[in-house]
Amino acid sequence: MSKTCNVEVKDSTISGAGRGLFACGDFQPGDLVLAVDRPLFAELDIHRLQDTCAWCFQRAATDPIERAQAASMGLPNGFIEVKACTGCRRISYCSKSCQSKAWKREHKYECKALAPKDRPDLPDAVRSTIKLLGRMKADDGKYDKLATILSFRPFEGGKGVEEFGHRNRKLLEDFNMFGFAAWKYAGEPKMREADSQAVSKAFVLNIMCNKFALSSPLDDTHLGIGFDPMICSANHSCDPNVVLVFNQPVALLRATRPIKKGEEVFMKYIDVTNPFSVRQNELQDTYYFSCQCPKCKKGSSFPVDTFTIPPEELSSEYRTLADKLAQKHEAQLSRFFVPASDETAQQRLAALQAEAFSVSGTVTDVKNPTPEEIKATLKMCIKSGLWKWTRQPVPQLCRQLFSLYIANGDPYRAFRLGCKIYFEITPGLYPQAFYPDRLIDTWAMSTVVNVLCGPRNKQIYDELMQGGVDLRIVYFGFLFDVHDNAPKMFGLDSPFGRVVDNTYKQIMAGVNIHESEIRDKIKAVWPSLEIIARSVDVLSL
Ligand SMILES: C[S@@+](CC[C@H](N)C(=O)[O-])C[C@H]1O[C@@H](n2cnc3c(N)ncnc32)[C@H](O)[C@@H]1O
Repeated sequence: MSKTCNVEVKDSTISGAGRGLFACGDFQPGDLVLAVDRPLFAELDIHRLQDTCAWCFQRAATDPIERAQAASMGLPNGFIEVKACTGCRRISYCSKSCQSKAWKREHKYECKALAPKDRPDLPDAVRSTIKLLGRMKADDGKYDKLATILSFRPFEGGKGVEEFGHRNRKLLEDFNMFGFAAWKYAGEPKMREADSQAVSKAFVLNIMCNKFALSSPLDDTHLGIGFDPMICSANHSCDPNVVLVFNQPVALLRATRPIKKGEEVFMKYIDVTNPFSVRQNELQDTYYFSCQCPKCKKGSSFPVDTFTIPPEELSSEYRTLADKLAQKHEAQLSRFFVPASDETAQQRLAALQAEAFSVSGTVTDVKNPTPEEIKATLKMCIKSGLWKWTRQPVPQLCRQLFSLYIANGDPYRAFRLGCKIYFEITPGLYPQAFYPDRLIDTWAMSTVVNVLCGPRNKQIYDELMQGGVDLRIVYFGFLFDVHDNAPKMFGLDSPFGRVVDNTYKQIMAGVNIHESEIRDKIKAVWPSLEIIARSVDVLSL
């Protein structure tokens, strides 16, 4: 049993899940449950190698338009420059200081392996394993902190490999191949106390099964994967009580609900706003286990699973469509199973869900859908009468559409859709105003409104003003919302918090009325904004 002041590791309350993380004290929502200065390892996605510092994980906008936009808004990615290591030309850093820290700790073990020009970019699990082997060899192959990776499931000190292979033969062969490649690239290191090739294979297996996702809150970008023995001791629950925050490079677990001393601490490995069958399949596909959390034990009887009307009431138009889609998604139907009164109804629901989730990206049929494709899918969900706005994948589709409007330079559409998301969708999914997804969306809304306050959008600004909505006050509303709530999640000393705090300070330095007066004005304008949100017709935006 290992112990730090706030949490301890012992047998999980989920039968068959091995160890878990437990609270050693009471926590309130927003409390820090666990913090690590940097995960044991953190590895960038192949797509992020050229634009993100591999040590501090700050991303630089490399596209000139994105860079100019970011700089004009004072965002760090408009100013950060990353340069590739002159040795391998693959891994980038934003400063000499980051580069030298990375070199000492890990890059010296991979630089040569990555350097050959004709070598393709290596996958994240292979790169991290090369470095882990190097770090371990430097430590004379001792089973120290790095080797704790091997105590995790499914490897579990070697006990679990056979069982894993039994369930996933082909997958284990693939992981072993990656492990072998990493061992070769690492120069077949000799270790006094360990068979380094076997260790390499075990590292890959446990990295693939236990990694957590790293993302940047400022631009809502997926950065890569990480592993840390304390954080990864937390099991998954579809009704979690903490959330993982990556403050580049600090990693935190924050309570999202009250947690009592002795209670098990559960994080989420995947999006838990999805229905039961989607969650189960995603965990199986990406983490290779079947979720046994208390919520999943109760099956598909939660609001995230329910539809607005019973499937028997589906109109003939949507029955015909569902029957057509059942053919298109035949191979995927079982992933979208929802209980219904009869088999035909069940199949139709599964087919409509398969179509909707394929566009939202859960099934990768449609890559980078256009606004028109997203709207057509939203129309199917809403007009069929089955979905409400808070039932997935409708929220996810709305978020995708919102990002596309921003990327396509259409701030007015983004504003109206963003209002709907802010008032009608996200609070239903995440009740806490400080929840990361809400802060990220609200921050995006503040930047959208800031753009709308500019001279190029004067007509829109004037029209809204005539309707009683002063966009400058709305801007303060979103900015204050993020600034008030960021300390409970990211903290104002995080990369995200610093940008929010600097923006807040700069803006407040330029106004000559008292903050309380601005807050009164926000209170007065907010109901009108909510009316706008409730009248937005997303389908005809
Ligand atoms: C990051 S580790 C968590 C620590 C792990 N329990 C251990 O003892 O090594 C993830 C593994 O824990 C188990 N696990 C986590 N959450 C689970 C859940 N909700 N249901 C069943 N098993 C779970 C699975 O074996 C999974 O591969």
